[in-house]
Amino acid sequence: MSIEVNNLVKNYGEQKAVNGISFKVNKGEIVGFLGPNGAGKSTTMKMITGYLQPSGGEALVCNIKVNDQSTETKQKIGYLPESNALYYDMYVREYLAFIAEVHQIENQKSKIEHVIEQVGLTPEAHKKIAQLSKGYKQRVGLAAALIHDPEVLILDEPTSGLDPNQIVEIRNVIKELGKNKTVLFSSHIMQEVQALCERVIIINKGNIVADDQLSHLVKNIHSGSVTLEIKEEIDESLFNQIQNISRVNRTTWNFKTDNPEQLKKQLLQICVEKNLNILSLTSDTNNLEDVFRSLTA
Ligand SMILES: Nc1ncnc2c1ncn2[C@@H]1O[C@H](COP(=O)(O)OP(=O)(O)OP(=O)(O)O)[C@@H](O)[C@H]1O
Repeated sequence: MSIEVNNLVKNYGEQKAVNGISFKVNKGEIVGFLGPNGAGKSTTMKMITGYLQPSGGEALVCNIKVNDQSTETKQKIGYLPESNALYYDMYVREYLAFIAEVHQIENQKSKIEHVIEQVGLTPEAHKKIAQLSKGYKQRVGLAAALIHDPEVLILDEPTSGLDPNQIVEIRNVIKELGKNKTVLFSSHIMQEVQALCERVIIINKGNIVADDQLSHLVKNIHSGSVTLEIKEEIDESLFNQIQNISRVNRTTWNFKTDNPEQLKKQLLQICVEKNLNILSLTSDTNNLEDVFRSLTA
């Protein structure tokens, strides 16, 4: 198991920022860690990377307990914190050499060139960090997280604050990295998770509210409801083949369904067969944001 979190708790004074959460990430998975602002994403990631001591529970990386043997787990983890703190006065290669030295890496020169290439930093690699755009600063952060060739990458909102082009490019870099590494990345954008991974863990107010394959959540996305308004007052038994019906008023009916379009056809057929006058027949389909909102409201 690449990442294992067991009943992890973090209290800041009276506030429970992380409320006893558990999840696992398998080797080679890219998993999105999703939640609204203040949900506890960064706090959880800091505990997994050993930068913050849990108030309870434990985190394991590559089957090693993080809080007991932080140095050992730090070799296994590449971490891009939310506030990607860089030394702005340093040149890109100078900074990466400094990070490589911290990790006591051998063959530093070739490793630095390799990560520069890996994150698409080559055209800007001759500059001082202060001169780089936000997207390229983020690439420096990614390169620094990668230089010791960790098995696990923990990326805290890696595309936050970037323009749409840079977002797509950084996502592509992450996708590429995910081919050889386990990646846990945080975001508060459902579409971001959809673009990058198959599995999503959603956290809200310190609790996990979903841990599922995206395809299962997407199934819910296509569900929704159909509303039928007819002139005549009829009995519910007319719809006896259909489930999840609620009567809105005397002549209006609402149906929850996995397939609104199919149900509309079925209702149309019933109404035609029974000579009923349809005043309106409308459907609402949930979208990704609805699913996220329903889980985190
Ligand atoms: N050092 C701290 N001291 C006190 N409270 C903190 C501290 N760090 C975080 N918190 C609180 O813990 C809760 C979780 O914060 P955290 O930063 O983990 O959320 P997040 O999901 O990463 O949010 P965002 O998407 O805004 O970055 C928040 O209510 C936050 O105010």
